[in-house]
This record gives sequence, C-alpha cells and structure tokens, in this order.
Amino acid sequence: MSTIEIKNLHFSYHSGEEILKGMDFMIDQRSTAIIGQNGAGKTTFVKLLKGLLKPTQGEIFLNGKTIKDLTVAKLAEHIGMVFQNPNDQIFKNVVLDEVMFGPLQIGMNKDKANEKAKQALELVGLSDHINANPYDLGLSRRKLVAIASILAMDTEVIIFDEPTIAQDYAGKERIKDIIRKLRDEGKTVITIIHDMNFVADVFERAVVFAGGRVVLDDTTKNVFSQKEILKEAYLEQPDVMKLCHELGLNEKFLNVDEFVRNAY
Ligand SMILES: Nc1ncnc2c1ncn2[C@@H]1O[C@H](COP(=O)(O)OP(=O)(O)OP(=O)(O)O)[C@@H](O)[C@H]1O
Repeated sequence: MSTIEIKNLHFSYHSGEEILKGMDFMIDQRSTAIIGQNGAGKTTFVKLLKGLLKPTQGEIFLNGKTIKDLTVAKLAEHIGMVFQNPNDQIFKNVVLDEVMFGPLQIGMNKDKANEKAKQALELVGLSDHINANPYDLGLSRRKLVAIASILAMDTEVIIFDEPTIAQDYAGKERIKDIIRKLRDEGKTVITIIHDMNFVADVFERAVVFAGGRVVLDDTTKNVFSQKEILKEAYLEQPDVMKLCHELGLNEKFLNVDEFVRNAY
C-alpha cells in the first residue's frame, strides 16, 4: 500500500502562467478520481507524479521519500501510467511483445514478464489476441492493450488518464472491474476522468481541481453533494444525484445501486 504526499505543489510551463498554484493533499489507499474542467491541470499533475515534469516549487513524496532525485526510469518501477491516447503508448507490432515491453524495461526477466503480460491480457479480456498487431484492433481494444501493458509492470501505483474514452458499455464495465480489483489488491489507483457517472460507480474518493487548486477532496458522495462548488468548477453531478434533487428526496444517492438499495 503506497502513499503519495503532495506539498505546496506549483507548476508553470515555460509560457509563464501558473497552472498549479499550490496544492497540498495526500493520496492514500482509497481509489481516487481526479476531476476538473478541461485545462484544470489534471494531466499536468500526473505528469509531475511520473517525474515527466518537475515542479517549479513544492515537492512530491512517495512512501515518505521525495521523488525529486529519482530518474523517470526509476520512478517507472513504482508508478505506471496509462495515457489517454493508446497511440501515444503502443509501438510494437505484436500485442504480447507490447505488453511485455514495460516489465522488461523495469528489469523483470523474460519468463516473469511473459507471465505478467499474459495475466494482464487475461484481465483486460484480450487473451485471444496476444499474437495480433495492436493496430489491427479497434480503438477500444487498443486502449485495453495499453492498460494491460501497464498492469503487467505490477507497479504499486497505477494512474489512468481518461480510461473510458472510446469504450462502450461492456468496455466500461470491464474497466470498472479492473480498477476495483487493483484497489482490492492494495494498489494505489489514481484516475483522471470526465465521466461523473463512472466516478460515482467506482471511486471511493474524489479530488476536484479548479483554478490551479484543490477545491474539494472528500468521499465521492460528499464531493458530489457540493452542488454549488461543483457548479463553480464547471462540473456536473452524476445523473442519479441530479434525479434525487429533481425528485426532492431528502437523501441523495450516488448511483443506481445505492438508489435501488435505499430509496424504496
Ligand atoms: N506543453 C505545454 N506547454 C504549455 N502549456 C501547456 C502544455 N500542456 C498543457 N498546457 C496548458 O496547461 C493547462 C492545463 O492543461 P492540462 O492538460 O494539464 O489540463 P487537464 O485538466 O488535463 O485538461 P483536459 O481535461 O482537457 O485533459 C492548459 O491551459 C493547457 O493549455
């Protein structure tokens, strides 16, 4: 179980304007969704976690130790990230080779990498496609290849950037199961996501970015109960919560399961 502590984190690109204006929070064992309108700095933040960018001020601590002295390669042994667009990640011609690449890069031997890759491909439902060319697969499956290639590295922290884009209902359900399973295995799961219904279904905690700061950080239910702050951050409540408001219910439910279990 890993912890990540963010202390007084500031960041500007060379162009000048400060994107992150002093963030202080801790990421713990709860599955965490990071939400915020376009341009709120979510991707910038996770690139800082991965060491791809360096803070202009402040520090990030992984399990109590600063990451500032770690190389990107060393950090990759601890923190895996599935990029938003699988085409930014995939470069091999065979699915199995692609998924084995990350584990081999972080020093796993070939047998172990092969075993981890096959397990990851099974988890994402692609066992039947291990010899396919990733670019012969549709976008949703290619995205699952990208997910598998990070899962196979077996890092303690896994970041997903918009995992549900290009996924249909079945794909989303599979990704929900993957996130829950990783969390149950004790992995730290951080996900950037715009789909509020998905957040309501899956994540225990939500952190809202707006104006370069964290404006809400609480259980998902408490965050989505803050209608006014969400509105100021240009975010919507999940559909079931909106419905509860429309129906004038005193208690507000987060998702369909909660509604059905408790409302009647
Ligand atoms: N390489 C870059 N150079 C300069 N500015 C950048 C760069 N990358 C992002 N930005 C700017 O930083 C701000 C934050 O972008 P970022 O991609 O982190 O936001 P986001 O919350 O992930 O947005 P989205 O939800 O659209 O992915 C935006 O104003 C963006 O234009």
